[in-house]
Amino acid sequence: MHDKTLITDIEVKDVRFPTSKALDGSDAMNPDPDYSAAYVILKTNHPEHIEGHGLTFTIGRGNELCVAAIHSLSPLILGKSLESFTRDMGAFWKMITGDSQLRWVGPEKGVIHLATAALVNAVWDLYAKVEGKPLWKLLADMSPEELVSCIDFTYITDAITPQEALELLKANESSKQERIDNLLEKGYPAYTTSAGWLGYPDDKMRQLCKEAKELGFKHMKIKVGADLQDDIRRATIIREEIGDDLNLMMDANQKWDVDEAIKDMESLKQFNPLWIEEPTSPDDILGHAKIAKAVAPIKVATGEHCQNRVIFKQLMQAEAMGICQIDSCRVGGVNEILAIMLMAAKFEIPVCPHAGGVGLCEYVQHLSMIDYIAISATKEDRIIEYVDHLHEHFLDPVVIKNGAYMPPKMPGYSISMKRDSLEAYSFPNGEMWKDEGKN
Ligand SMILES: C[C@H](O)[C@@H](O)[C@@H](O)[C@H](O)C(=O)O
Ligand SMILES: [Mg+2]
Repeated sequence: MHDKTLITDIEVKDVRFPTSKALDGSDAMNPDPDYSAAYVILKTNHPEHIEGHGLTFTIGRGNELCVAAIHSLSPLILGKSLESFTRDMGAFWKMITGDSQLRWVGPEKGVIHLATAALVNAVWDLYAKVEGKPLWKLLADMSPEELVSCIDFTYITDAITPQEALELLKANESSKQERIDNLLEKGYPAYTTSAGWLGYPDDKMRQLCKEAKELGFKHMKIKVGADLQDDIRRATIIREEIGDDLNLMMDANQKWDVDEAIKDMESLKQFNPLWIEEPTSPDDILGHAKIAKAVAPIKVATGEHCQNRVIFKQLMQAEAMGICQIDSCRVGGVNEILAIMLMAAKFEIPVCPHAGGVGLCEYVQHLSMIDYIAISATKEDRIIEYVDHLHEHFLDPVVIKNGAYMPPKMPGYSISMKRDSLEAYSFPNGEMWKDEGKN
């Protein structure tokens, strides 16, 4: 038995995929994203050469800032043992977000928090691999007390106390196995964004809608917000393809001012969208509340750019968020996500993770699964985003069956990329970039 897994080295890579060439991932605010990852490998002295992998997602330029921030945080982890962290995961998270000098360039937001997520997620990946379990199972096997001890409740006790969190988890404890069995059999429902990227021509959109329907998806999301007449035209096409029975969601990617969002949604409500996502600035809590009131019963969805648990808390308290879109690496990794999902359960707000990026589908499936097993204990009105890009670069890519994510089986957080891909897409000197001159 190996009792001390020392983190002996930390490798950081700038990995970028040229998705902007085909306008994959394009939206009203981000017309030319190159899906990218600031990627971390924690090397260890484990006899089986187990490594912890983690990434944070960006859309190209600026990925180097996350890489630099990961280097700045690395001394907090290097040379320490995994067990010194897993003994008290809450204390570990407080330590990594609490370095006073680095905290100044946050706190708990922006580049430093994206970098925190990459490292924190890499530690969780390592933990799960050493335990020989997929992350969702590692979390599912924790007692309510152990799960609560992973969370830093600082700044959120006015919304949920550790005691309340414990009671909530305890209420679900005895029925956990039923939900695990249900997941193994049926998976967790997914929706697809892959047909609705803003830059796709109409015929491609129609074709992708047909394919998505055949694959069993019941929900599709389109991008809106650049031009109202164009939004109406594209929504008409999608409704022609998917009919009235399937669900449609809309994503404005922060394009509108508050009153503009309300006005444009007056015209778009004829398409019966389930939700409008990121209608305005992710920081505008009162603006979201005003929009939510005006567009009801259409829900307001947000979270992919929500910087930390404090903003999530306020969005929930202000009734500004109808759908909680956690992002696995925008906030500080698994620990903070657990805090947000517990608040969402208390406020009875469905968690529907954001996954439009590289690696995000691989990550968030674990989070929705633990939400279902231990936290909200329901799949009702909940659905995980799916985008059909870049899965071939992962060692344990997502498996979708009948429009549902099937639980990962391999140990870890499913985020390890293939070595060849890491090398080929390294920016700017990997094989796929070196001829481009620059991004
Ligand atoms: C630039 C990206 O593809 C975004 O458009 C994407 O993350 C999106 O907001 C989503 O909800 O998937
Ligand atoms: Mg979005």
